[in-house]
Amino acid sequence: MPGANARALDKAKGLACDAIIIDLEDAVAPDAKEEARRRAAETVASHPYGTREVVIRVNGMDTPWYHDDLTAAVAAGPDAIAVPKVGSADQVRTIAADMEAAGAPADMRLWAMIETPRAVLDCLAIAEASPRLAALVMGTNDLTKELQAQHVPGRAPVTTALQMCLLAARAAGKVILDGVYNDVRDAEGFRSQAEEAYLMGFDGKTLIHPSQVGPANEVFAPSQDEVEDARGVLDAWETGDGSGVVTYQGRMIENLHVDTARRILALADAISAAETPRD
Ligand SMILES: CC(C)(COP(=O)(O)OP(=O)(O)OC[C@H]1O[C@@H](n2cnc3c(N)ncnc32)[C@H](O)[C@@H]1OP(=O)(O)O)[C@@H](O)C(=O)NCCC(=O)NCCSC(=O)C[C@H](O)C(=O)O
Ligand SMILES: [Mg+2]
Repeated sequence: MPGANARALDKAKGLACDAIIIDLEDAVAPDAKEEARRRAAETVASHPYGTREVVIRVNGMDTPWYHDDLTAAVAAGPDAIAVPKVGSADQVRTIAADMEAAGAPADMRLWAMIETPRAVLDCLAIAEASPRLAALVMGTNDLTKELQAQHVPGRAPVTTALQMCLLAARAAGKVILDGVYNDVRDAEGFRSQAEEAYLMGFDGKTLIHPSQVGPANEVFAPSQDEVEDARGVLDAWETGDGSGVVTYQGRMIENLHVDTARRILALADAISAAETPRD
């Protein structure tokens, strides 16, 4: 949400999202930058979002606001700082050093937005550049603009880029979040794009409006059927003959399927833990 939007900052206290990203970049007009920075820092420092992860998106490294944003953001103590338009591994190392110099504790993470052709092509190096870097976030609006492409259902113009970044994130063991869906009144289009991202393997989707939170949770959380299937797979494996392969409901189950079942059950457990009242 825009750092300058007091109503949205307040409303976010009641949203069932996993993370809150307070934006100082493109959602804030140049003459509101300083006010947004002050408001974001004050809000974060007062810890109003309970167990949700709190992230401040600063302005890009090539802007006059970057250093003051980063200093104020680090001092406010969010879980992570998101930096837009990260273009190279060297830039990631510079940002990590800037965070260090601003006094960031070791567990304050860095989220890098991937939203230029150069960043997509260098995504693995970016993902591996610093232990502070925890997540990649696709900036599909900027990427579409830079490619001189169009926003179309199914996102064919950016699918290669999305998949390259997913490969990089998985190879580097980092979280990766899909970009935003701009039409906040198009519930069907949103759901379809969220499902597409889920099927590709994204860990989640960045959102711009409260109406997108519920549908995103439904798409990315394991369904009851998936949870029951995962339990069945695990049970078949544990009661099997230890030969390395069993069948469950006619399907071949090997070690790798058991890993997937465990991941689904861990995710379901984490979601039910998060659903027990958030403050
Ligand atoms: C897109 C919006 C400008 C729409 O705003 P609006 O028309 O005011 O929405 P509603 O009237 O439907 O709002 C209903 C209520 O919900 C609150 N609200 C709206 N948005 C948010 C939000 N993001 N977080 C929390 N609460 C929100 C309103 O205050 C209303 O509350 P109430 O008064 O109680 O009724 C607007 O949604 C918006 O500004 N969204 C966020 C924009 C933003 O943050 N952009 C930056 C991220 S996008 C990005 O990163 C792109 C990337 O860089 C790329 O390249 O792709
Ligand atoms: Mg962008």
